[in-house]
Amino acid sequence: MKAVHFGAGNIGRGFIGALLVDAGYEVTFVDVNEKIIDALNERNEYKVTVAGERKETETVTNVRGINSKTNEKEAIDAIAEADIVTTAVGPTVLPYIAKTIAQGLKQRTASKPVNMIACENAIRATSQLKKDVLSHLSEEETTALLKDAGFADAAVDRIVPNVQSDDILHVTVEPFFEWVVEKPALKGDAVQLGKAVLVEDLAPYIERKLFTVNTGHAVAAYVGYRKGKKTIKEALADDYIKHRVRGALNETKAMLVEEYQFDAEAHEDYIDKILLRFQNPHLEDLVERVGRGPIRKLGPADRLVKPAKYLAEKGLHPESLAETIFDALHFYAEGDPESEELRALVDEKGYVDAFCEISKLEKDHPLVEIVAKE
Ligand SMILES: NC(=O)c1ccc[n+]([C@@H]2O[C@H](COP(=O)([O-])OP(=O)(O)OC[C@H]3O[C@@H](n4cnc5c(N)ncnc54)[C@H](O)[C@@H]3O)[C@@H](O)[C@H]2O)c1
Ligand SMILES: O=P(O)(O)OC[C@@H](O)[C@@H](O)[C@H](O)[C@H](O)CO
Repeated sequence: MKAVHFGAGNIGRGFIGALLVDAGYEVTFVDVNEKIIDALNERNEYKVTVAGERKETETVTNVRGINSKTNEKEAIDAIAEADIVTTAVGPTVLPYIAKTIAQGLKQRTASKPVNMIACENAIRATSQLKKDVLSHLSEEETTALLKDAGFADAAVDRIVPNVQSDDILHVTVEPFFEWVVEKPALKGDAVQLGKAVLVEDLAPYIERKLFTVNTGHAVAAYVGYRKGKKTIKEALADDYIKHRVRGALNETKAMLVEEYQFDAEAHEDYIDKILLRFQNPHLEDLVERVGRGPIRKLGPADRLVKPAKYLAEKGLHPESLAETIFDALHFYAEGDPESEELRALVDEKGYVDAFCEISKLEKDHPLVEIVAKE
């Protein structure tokens, strides 16, 4: 079986690529990072260290790479032969890889199923990718393709930090992992997804993950940044920041329990486990990594604004989320284009108008009023 995975970064190598190899695929990574692709092709394997009580290092074999910047044709050919195409490039990059995927799918000759799964931290990222891919195809091409091409939404959870290592391919991951894939959208009876969990409806899973793991992470990163913390672990060691994370997660819990009828006690356990994961003593996860992309993270459907907006529209006061939104408006990470953009926007318009522009909320929206008080 052949898999093509876009994005040979942290989660690509540390989770999805490794899981697909384990499930029996030959994995071709497509990336624009020349050094990573060259290293993959020199060695056809890489190491993943699982940072738990005991550090264990596994070797992932049966991998190769294609540089789509210099060799798009090879990427298109690989997609034409693939059984599965996955991505972990960041949600904002999906529109840029869609044309390559569309060309590869168009070039398919074998009548076997192919499935696309975007493994990004966003609500229904694969559906977004599907729209982007189909925008490059005619109506007839779309009809023909959708007969045996599935686009399944997914939620992906594993903390994979940036780790300094002499080996460019080596990744360090936390022991926990969860890949949840929406089954009805998959094409073919025997899609091999190894340790993935297949569900009928992804909505509760992706929202629970994004609005707990990623909301909690964002609070730790944005408050941590303002308090001069370097890592997430360091941020959580500060009682005030821990209290802020809990406060925000109590707010998102209110939304999740109401929307999806989650059992409140079970959700508390879920939160507790996540807080332990954030405090993993064996991981150095930088506040800069977790906070990067503040404009995406302040977007209308993302981890802070969506739950805060939901609660504010019900006449509630999501103070913890609103405080974090204000903290996020201060975030800056060297080399992160969205940090530069945010800084320029805040300088030009001030905090409130910058927030309205990013979150797409009107100035008289109740959430904007709560944030403005900050
Ligand atoms: N790291 C984590 O803990 C984690 C966990 C769950 C989900 N995610 C999600 O996975 C996605 C990737 O995150 P990451 O941490 O692996 O980031 P990363 O920066 O480590 O990796 C992204 C990779 O995508 C590549 N890329 C960028 N543009 C590309 C293009 N046009 N074509 C091909 N490749 C391109 C980059 O070169 C990089 O290697 C994000 O959506 C993130 O939210 C990350
Ligand atoms: O990947 P982002 O930028 O959307 O969010 C940063 C972190 O919260 C994220 O990467 C987590 O580590 C991950 O989602 C855990 O599953």
